[in-house]
Amino acid sequence: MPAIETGKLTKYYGDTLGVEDLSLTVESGEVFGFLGPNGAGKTTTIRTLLGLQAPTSGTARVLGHDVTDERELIEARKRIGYLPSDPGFDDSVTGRRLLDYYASLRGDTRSEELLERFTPPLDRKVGEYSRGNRQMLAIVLAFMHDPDLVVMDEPTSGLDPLKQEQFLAFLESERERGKTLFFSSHILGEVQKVCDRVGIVRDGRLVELEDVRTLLDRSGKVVRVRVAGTPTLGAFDGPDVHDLQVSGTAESDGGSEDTGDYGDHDDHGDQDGATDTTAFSFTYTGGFGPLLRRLLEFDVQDLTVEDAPLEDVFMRFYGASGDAPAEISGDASTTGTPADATATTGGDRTRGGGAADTGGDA
Ligand SMILES: Nc1ncnc2c1ncn2[C@@H]1O[C@H](COP(=O)(O)OP(=O)(O)OP(=O)(O)O)[C@@H](O)[C@H]1O
Repeated sequence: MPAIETGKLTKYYGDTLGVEDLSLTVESGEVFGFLGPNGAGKTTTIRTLLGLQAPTSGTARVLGHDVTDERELIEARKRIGYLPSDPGFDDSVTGRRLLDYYASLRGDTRSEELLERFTPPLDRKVGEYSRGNRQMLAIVLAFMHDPDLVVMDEPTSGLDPLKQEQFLAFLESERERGKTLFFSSHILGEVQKVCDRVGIVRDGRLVELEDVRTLLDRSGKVVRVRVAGTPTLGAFDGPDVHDLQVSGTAESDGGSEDTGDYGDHDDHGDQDGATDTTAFSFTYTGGFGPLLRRLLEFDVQDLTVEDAPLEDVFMRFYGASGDAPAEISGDASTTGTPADATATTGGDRTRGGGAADTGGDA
């Protein structure tokens, strides 16, 4: 039985679209990341899934229970934890009072252990809490009854980087315990780290549903290579090469001098033992064989090949340049390669600047 199953789930607030025709299944034991820009419909989906607001149309079942059926919902909630984006606590009571209250409602099998990891000042009034302490208290409250499914709305917001890391490590350990975790996020690094699959919403619609590994494969590899000599850009250009850039020339000692049959070559090696080298970077979306054959044509001094940042994929879905969702969807589902999508981004974004561009990496 899936942990979460929605069918054409739609929620309008009057005339305002919250989310429309959202159909997705999250399997039991899965860690699912739910991503999208501001106002995309993430909170709407989460609140509807938890029965906190009624859908306009469509269906939603959580742990097998229909969320529009009050009695079923009561059953489901015993096994669900919820971490809201902005926990609306009664500010006049202490953290400990809240803890006791939640324990009386749903039970408490592990708050002690959780409080060793997450350390809100329990004896102070919640109204005096910092944002991070509020979030830590909310984490403890969401997990203390050891639910099978935990739904979290931007759970790391407000946490400092160290606590974010601890929280992500905690999610990993929860996954190992077989829990199902569904969380919304803007932070691509954390999604890449802990999620099995991601759904991306935009303008109230699901525009992508994919496992993280496939997304990374589709986004290609970033190749950074330094070769002896000064070949031109054309030396690396090709249909599977995107965002090709010369990222610098330098002199190095004792490189091979025998590199002179390609590109513009300006070899000082014979005179002073140093050889000009040129560094190129590009995103590569073809097979490894052709790449290796191409590289063998050069005297390679240094080489790194790594996954392209997820940021690049997400920028396409987030549509910073106003791409139409349908077009994006078509790219993704019909070609299964990043080639055409990367081509649409052109060469105007510098590799390595992606994380800073999106503010995405924690
Ligand atoms: N209670 C509400 N009344 C009216 N419109 C709402 C309400 N809640 C959300 N919306 C609208 O629904 C759309 C989706 O909002 P939602 O809060 O679900 O987005 P989100 O993806 O969670 O955004 P963020 O990342 O900023 O939290 C937005 O246009 C928002 O203005």
